[in-house]
Amino acid sequence: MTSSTTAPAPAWEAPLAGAPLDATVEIPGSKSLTNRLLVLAALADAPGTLRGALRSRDADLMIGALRALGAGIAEGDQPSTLHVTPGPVTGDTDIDTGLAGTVMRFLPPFAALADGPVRFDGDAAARVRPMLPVLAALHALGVTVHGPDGADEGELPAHLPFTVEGRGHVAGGAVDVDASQSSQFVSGLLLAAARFERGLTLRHIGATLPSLPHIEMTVATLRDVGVEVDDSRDGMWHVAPGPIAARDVRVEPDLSNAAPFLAAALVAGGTVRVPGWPTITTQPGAMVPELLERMGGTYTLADGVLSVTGTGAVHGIDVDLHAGGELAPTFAALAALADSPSRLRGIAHLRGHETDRLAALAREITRLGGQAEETRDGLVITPRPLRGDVVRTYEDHRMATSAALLGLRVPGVQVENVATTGKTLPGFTAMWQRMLGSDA
Ligand SMILES: O=C(O)C1=C[C@@H](OP(=O)(O)O)[C@@H](O)[C@H](O)C1
Ligand SMILES: C=C(OP(=O)(O)O)C(=O)O
Repeated sequence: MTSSTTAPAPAWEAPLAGAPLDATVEIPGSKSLTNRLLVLAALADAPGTLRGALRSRDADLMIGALRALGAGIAEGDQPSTLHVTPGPVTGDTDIDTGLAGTVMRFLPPFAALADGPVRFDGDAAARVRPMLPVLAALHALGVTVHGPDGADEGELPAHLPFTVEGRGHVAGGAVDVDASQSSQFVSGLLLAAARFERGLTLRHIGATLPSLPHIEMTVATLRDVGVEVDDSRDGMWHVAPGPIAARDVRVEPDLSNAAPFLAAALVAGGTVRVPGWPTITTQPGAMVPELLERMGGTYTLADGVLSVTGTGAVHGIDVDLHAGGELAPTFAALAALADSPSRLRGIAHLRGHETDRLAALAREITRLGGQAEETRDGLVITPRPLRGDVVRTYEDHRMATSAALLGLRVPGVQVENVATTGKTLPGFTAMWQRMLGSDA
């Protein structure tokens, strides 16, 4: 830990939209795909390459962690090209997870394959994110996991920091996991499971399961590298043991990061285009065009370019976002600018995201004069005239991008710590200004 007397950077003044938009926005690679493909490349049986990979805090934390665990990762002719050389999984190392759910949840099962202890820690805000289900699953599979002192035998850590005692091999077998707080518990276990001696049969035992597309993404990326996965029964997955093939693969753009830009077309009017939009994808951002259409926009997909057009009119929506909870901050901002009330449902698990997003969204929309109330599993947002103020972002990249969306229409919105967008989208403010036709 370092102490610093540096003054915080001044809040970023979110630009107002002066005119209808006419912009094409190139969106960098998907965080979720980049970090899965890096993990699988590091476990593969030969060197492989990612092209169009995301370079952001979360991706770079994954790169650093995989290097610490023995993989060679080198940049190619550009930073988004990454050559990955797998190696024996090495322990006696420290992993900085930052605030990245994909790092803190995907790597403990990987670390169980290491030849020594792997110590995990992250940001202060990461130390409250739920971890127990994935650690309990490892424990049930015979892996030793303990808190930082190693003292509390018998009591598994529920949060960072913790240590996974790698023994070089994991027997595997069957395990029950309550993934109602995060799909990442399932994905992390499945990603490493082909390297377990008996593979893995994982059964979800919770009442709800968020982010199913992200689990389907895990299954699809595993099958793409030759791993046999049976997902024919709801809430159950079987990964057969076997080799992981090396690939040369292009990463799709991050459709969830495209969401605030596309939503801007509804708020400001005009058209925003995103090239490289996949026709088939497991990314939950695939639902963005239809949701924007329900809120008053129109869209077309031609030659891989998604175009969203709006008039400035935004209608309220009643939507269950459990499959794509990471989209909620964008839709909450749209809802606050709409001409009728909205209800966002199915997203109780957002309380364990970068921050308690339900509380944060309700608080910040209210700060601007809006009306937003938390429900058991979401938000009810009733549009009111908004006024400018400093919007707090709570280390949450998507709080920052949703505040930018509000600022397109509300004069005087200032975004505290906008640099937090670097978690998945460094350069966000410049991209946003360019979308508005200004380089400032
Ligand atoms: O596996 C992934 O890449 C992700 C899964 C989701 O997590 P939760 O299931 O915890 O919402 C999503 O919100 C997160 O941004 C990325
Ligand atoms: C929930 C998110 O991130 P993480 O991968 O850290 O869980 C997100 O990006 O919206």
